[in-house]
This record gives sequence, C-alpha cells and structure tokens, in this order.
Amino acid sequence: MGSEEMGVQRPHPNSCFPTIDFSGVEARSPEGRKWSWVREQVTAALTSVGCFEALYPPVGAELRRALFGEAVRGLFALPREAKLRNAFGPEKPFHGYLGGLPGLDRYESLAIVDAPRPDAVRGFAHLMWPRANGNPAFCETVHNCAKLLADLEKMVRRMVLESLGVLKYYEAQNESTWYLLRLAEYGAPHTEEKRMGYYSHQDTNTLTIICQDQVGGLEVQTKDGQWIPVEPSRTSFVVMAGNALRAWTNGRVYAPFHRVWMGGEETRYSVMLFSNPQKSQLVQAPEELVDENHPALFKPYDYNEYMRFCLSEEGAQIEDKLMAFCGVSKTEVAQA
Ligand SMILES: O=C(O)CCC(=O)C(=O)O
Ligand SMILES: [Fe+2]
Repeated sequence: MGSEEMGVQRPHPNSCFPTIDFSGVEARSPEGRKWSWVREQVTAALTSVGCFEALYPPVGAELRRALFGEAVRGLFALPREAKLRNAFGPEKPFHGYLGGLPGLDRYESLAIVDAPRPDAVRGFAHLMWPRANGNPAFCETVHNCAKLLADLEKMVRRMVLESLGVLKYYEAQNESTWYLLRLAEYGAPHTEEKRMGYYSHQDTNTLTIICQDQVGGLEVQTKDGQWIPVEPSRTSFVVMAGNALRAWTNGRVYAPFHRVWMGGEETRYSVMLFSNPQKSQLVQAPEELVDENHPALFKPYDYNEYMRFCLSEEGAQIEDKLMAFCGVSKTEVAQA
C-alpha cells in the first residue's frame, strides 16, 4: 500500500495479504526449514491482516473443476424444496440451508456438517438426491475437497500454536474441533451498480478456508479500515481467522471484517470450510497467553451463547460482537 501513497504504482489488489506457498509442506511431517519458513509467514499474516492466500497443490485444477462444475452447480440447480431438506431447526443456526436473508435476495447456501467424513457427505447427498442413489460423484468430489482443506486448516492452526509456544494444546483442540463445509451461490444482480452479496462481518469460528470460483466479489478490511478486493484465483485459497481464534489467542490473531459485493451479469459460487470449537466447551485463552504484558482481553465464553447473541436484535446492531459479548473492559483490566 505504501507504493500507492508515494504515487508510484497501483498495487496488485491482493498485495495487502501475502500469498503463502504450501507446496512441499505436509501435515504428516511438521518440521524442517520449509515448515518453519511457512509458519513464520502464516503467523505474520494472521496477526496483521488476519488472512492470506494459500497455494495448496493437493486441491488441484481437476478437483476444483469437478467441485464447481458438476458438484456445486448441480446442487444449486435442484428445486428449492430439495435444498430446504438441509435443515436443522432454530437450535442449530447456520448448520444448513440459508436463503431469503433480509437484503440478500440472491444469496443461497447449503452446508454439510462434518464434511471431512465420507458418511456425512453421503448423508447430505442422499437428502438432496434420494432418487439418484445419493449422487456418488458429488460425494467423492466434495468429500475429497473437504478432507484436503481440513488438512490445510490443521497445518495452519498447528503453525499458529507452535509460534505462540502452546503446541501442547494442539491435539486436544483437534479432538474438539468440528468442520462445516458451506457451498454458496450469489445470483447475478444484473445491475450496473454493485449490490451487497453478503454483509460485512467477522467469522465467529476458528479458521475459514474460502475457495472462490471465477467470479470475484470478496473484500477484506484491513485494520486501518481499507477494503481490499480478493481477486479470484484458480490456484489459491483464502485462509481467514475468525473470532474464536482471536479469543483463544488472547487477541494476537486478528479476525478481519469481510463482505461480498456483486455486480454485473455473472453468478458467483464459493465453497468454504469452517473449523469450529466444540459447543460444549468454553472458548478460553490458555494461561500461557495471558500475563502482565498481555492481560486477558476476553472472558471465557460459551460458543453457543455467543452465536445466539450474534443473531439477536441487540447483537445484530453491533460491529465487534465478540468484544461486546465477552470483552474485558479497561476498568476490569486495571483492577486485575
Ligand atoms: O463467499 C465468500 O467468499 C465469503 C462468504 C463468507 O464470508 C461467509 O459465509 O462467512
Ligand atoms: Fe465470512
């Protein structure tokens, strides 16, 4: 961004957040120079802008084509009554179908809980295609993708924990982490001026991996308030921190606001893998991350209650919902 201020050259839109190359970095062998170098970049990105682009060859061109080609487009071509079967009731908000949200008339999405498990994807597909034998091609593509993206999520989270000196919590955190894969369609607005595709928000969960198809629209806000468009790429994924990781790291990791803007004649598709903390456990920073120089910023909180707060009328009005829900006030810090 500095170069633009100095009047030199307009930066590449994604230059605010780095592109990190994960080729040769493997979850099975978390060691060596390449691992440490990638870990350094991951930590720098997540603590400054809260996101980065990951080059991650295990999800190659063919798998991406199958994902956005038949799998995602085939799913959205289903009649609405089929999509509505992806429902979990009011006790489990954001677990399934979303559509008809206020102000977002062209947004629709479906979700698969535990998508890195093949039986979970099969269960979903049987609900959607009961007469087509649960669409085995869809299951294979989507499960493969979810599993590989979960591997990436695990590597990123492990790197953050290593950098902060709290690796000892990694296995237990893995045990209690659950994944949700969301597949989204943003219908073309057919207008010249841009329209909101999805409101500005911070993710509530731990980490999110976003895969945009060919139509862009995702924008991420930097700490100093600038909105940066994330150009779609066929070879990379956006990795982004959510408020649960921000709270768990006692504010070291930043959870950026982001939104989707849509314009023109093209429908946009995206696929996101969300890692989530176990609902029955409190989200709480480990004691190693709280000290005199880093006083606790958030009180331990119940993830379910926090989700309910985000969806409440009061919560909906507030930008920084985590701070409002469980932030420690300055007076409380002074008294501690
Ligand atoms: O579709 C996208 O690129 C991002 C959507 C998003 O931020 C979300 O569903 O939380
Ligand atoms: Fe989001």
